[in-house]
Amino acid sequence: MAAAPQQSVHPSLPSSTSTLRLLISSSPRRPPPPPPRARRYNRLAASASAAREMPWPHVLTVAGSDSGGGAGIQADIKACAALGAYCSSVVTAVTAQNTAGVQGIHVVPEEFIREQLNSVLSDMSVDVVKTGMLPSIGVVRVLCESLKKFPVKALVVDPVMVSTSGDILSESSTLSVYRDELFAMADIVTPNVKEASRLLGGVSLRTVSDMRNAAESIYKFGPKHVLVKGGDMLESSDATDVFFDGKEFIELHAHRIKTHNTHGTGCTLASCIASELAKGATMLHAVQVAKNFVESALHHSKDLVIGNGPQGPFDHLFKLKCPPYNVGSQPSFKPDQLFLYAVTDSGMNKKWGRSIKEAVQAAIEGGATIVQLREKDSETREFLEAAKACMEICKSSGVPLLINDRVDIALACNADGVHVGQSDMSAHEVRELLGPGKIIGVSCKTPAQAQQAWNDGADYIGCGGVFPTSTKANNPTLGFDGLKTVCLASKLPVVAIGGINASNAGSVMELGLPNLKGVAVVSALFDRPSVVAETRNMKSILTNTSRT
Ligand SMILES: Nc1ncnc2c1ncn2[C@@H]1O[C@H](COP(=O)(O)OP(=O)(O)O)[C@@H](O)[C@H]1O
Ligand SMILES: Cc1ncc(COP(=O)(O)O)c(N)n1
Ligand SMILES: [Mg+2]
Repeated sequence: MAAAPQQSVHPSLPSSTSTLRLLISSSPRRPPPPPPRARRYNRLAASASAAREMPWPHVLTVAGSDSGGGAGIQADIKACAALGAYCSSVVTAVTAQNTAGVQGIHVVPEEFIREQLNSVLSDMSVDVVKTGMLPSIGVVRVLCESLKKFPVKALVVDPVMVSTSGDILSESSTLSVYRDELFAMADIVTPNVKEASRLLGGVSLRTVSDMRNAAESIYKFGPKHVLVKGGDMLESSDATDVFFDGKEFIELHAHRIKTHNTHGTGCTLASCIASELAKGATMLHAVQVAKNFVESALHHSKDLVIGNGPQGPFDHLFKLKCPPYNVGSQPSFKPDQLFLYAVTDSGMNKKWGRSIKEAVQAAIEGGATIVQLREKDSETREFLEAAKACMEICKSSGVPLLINDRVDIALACNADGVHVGQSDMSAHEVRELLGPGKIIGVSCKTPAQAQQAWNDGADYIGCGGVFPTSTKANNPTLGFDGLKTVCLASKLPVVAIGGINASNAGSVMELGLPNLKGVAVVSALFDRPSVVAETRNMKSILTNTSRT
């Protein structure tokens, strides 16, 4: 356990700050002329800005330094940089810290924290202030005063109190000023479960329902939003956070990444929220982007090793290492998107003289909620071009686009996911390649296959053929009984497939299986003269069945 925070100055620094000021003020006032290269860049920049103003979202972090580089100011700067925001910093404390824990803390004198705040806020246009380690009551008060003097668009308060390693980062006396003064100014407060418990006088938080109650109680201290983070609920297989805006509770789920590299997740999450708010996002969207970012960063860093302690840092700039297509930032998969799943077929498109793009366009116009390109005999280059064109259509209408089997095509066109069969690459391997932000579906005929799909990290399963079908050779028909058996055994949402058309789709949905979210259709949409009309008809059948 680290010593209680102490205020001190390193002995090698000049004994009084006035000596240091003297040193600074005796240096030449006039800046040296810029070197020729810099001048050239300035000219270019000046002519560019005349044509187009480039806003740079600006986050000011008021937090402690982590010598190990994983949390605190260092995490904040990296997180903001990764999301394209500028990050200025007011250092409240310097910690001697590594992957084993916190070995020492020097608190920066309050007056000097005030001076740093003044320097930044009086000169630069800060959009959002994000707070981390505020070691004492005095520091919290200095911050509140500066914020009243220099108001900003939003305030994100991460009430850092104890590090994950168990070291005290803020005196317990700060609890009262947090609650009574800072929270009322905050747009969002982001305690982890331990911090939420301390803020509420030690209540125990074990379940998501406890987290909801805690969010509601903390909301009463005055922030506009509360996010209670569940990263430390280690027994849960999901990393679930609870968001509360005063009216509604929203549970945010992520896969719990199996890794020791979680040092700095809280600092990073709050800085990502601040960056998105600085860009103009709504609070819920900012929180969703931030959560996806942490999940992706942990996924990409799960096997990295740095230091010998139990809690390593992770790579905020993982995107620099992976090709742009490997990075998922879209909100995660929603099972209801399986409702009307259109699966294209190259043979049928040829027969009716349509391009893949025209077929997809028509299915979306008719109301398809997700599209899969199943092009078994297209040339790779031609298929990729078509897939890119389809991606544009799907993106603009908010409909996810999946690619059947071809992970390479999905990566190259940044598709939303991949659907694999039992003889294709395993969902586990596909997940390794695509990362956590993408959708993965697996065709399953048996409970064992459905279980394997869950183990492999798939998002949904396709189950069939429910009826006899001509689009797949040697495909045994499962019938309603087979579909029921698989649905009941599956932990994942299911879409039914195989011979489904306008006359039998209703009966499939009427089975009333809770995780059967929709039907996947090939011939009944695409082996017809009008794809739009058939899709529209199918949509109204499904909508009417699910209403009854
Ligand atoms: N192993 C993990 N896998 C996925 N997300 C995680 C994991 N650990 C933490 N998170 C997420 O990181 C964010 C920070 O949460 P948490 O670690 O609880 O905060 P703190 O770092 O303040 O203790 C939350 O969104 C949480 O759900
Ligand atoms: C300077 C500083 N600020 C914040 C944290 C909390 O980070 P975490 O809870 O992820 O260990 C930390 N360890 N050090
Ligand atoms: Mg953490």
